[in-house]
Amino acid sequence: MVHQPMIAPSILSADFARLAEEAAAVSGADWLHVDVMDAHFVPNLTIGLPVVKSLLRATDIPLDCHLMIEDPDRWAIGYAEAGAYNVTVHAEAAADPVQLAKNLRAAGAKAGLSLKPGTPIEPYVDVLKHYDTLLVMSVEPGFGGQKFMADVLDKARTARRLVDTGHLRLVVEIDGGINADTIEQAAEAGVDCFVAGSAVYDATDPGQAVARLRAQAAQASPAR
Ligand SMILES: O=C(CO)[C@@H](O)[C@H](O)COP(=O)(O)O
Repeated sequence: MVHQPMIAPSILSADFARLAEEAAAVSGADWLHVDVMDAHFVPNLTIGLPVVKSLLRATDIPLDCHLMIEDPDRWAIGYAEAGAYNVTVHAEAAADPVQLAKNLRAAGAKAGLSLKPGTPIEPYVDVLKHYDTLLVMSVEPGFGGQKFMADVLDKARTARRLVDTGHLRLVVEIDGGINADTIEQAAEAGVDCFVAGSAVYDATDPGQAVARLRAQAAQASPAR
């Protein structure tokens, strides 16, 4: 079967003063990736729940909220209750990731767990049974426009194998440095969903960039 890859443009590279228009420019995207940063878990500060609530009114694209924050056990639930489609927390920050996933699902969201480049997947396999999405970071979280770290592809391959053998039921997502030069390697490793910030929003036509990235990933994805 031909695999249909998903593309999630990251609004971190969009014009924050025109977020509704920037969302409309990628209306063919599968998810809109929203990077919430608190200047503690990562050395950058972006947006929070009020902006997410406004975006939810401005677009029909499902919001994929990536919380790069401390104490997600306390704050993530608000994003789920507001109507975000997928709420991703960091394994390195969550105190009780299993309970957190249960709370997110109970509030109606998909639950996502993210791993920084240096965080292995193996200690989290049992935890991931409670999650819907695994976000493999292919840059150190905090900023857009960084260089893709190909080393993390082993983690994506491990996740793919665990899904294909029925041990996990997860969307395997990758984030950081995804562009026309890197998306094929990630697709070959078995990634389902590709976050792309600068490759989409620095393009003259962001909608076309989404379509091109999706076509490239589809070509490179193993049949499954
Ligand atoms: O979470 C992050 C960065 O921490 C990402 O979502 C970036 O926004 C991706 O940007 P590009 O690397 O695609 O430019």
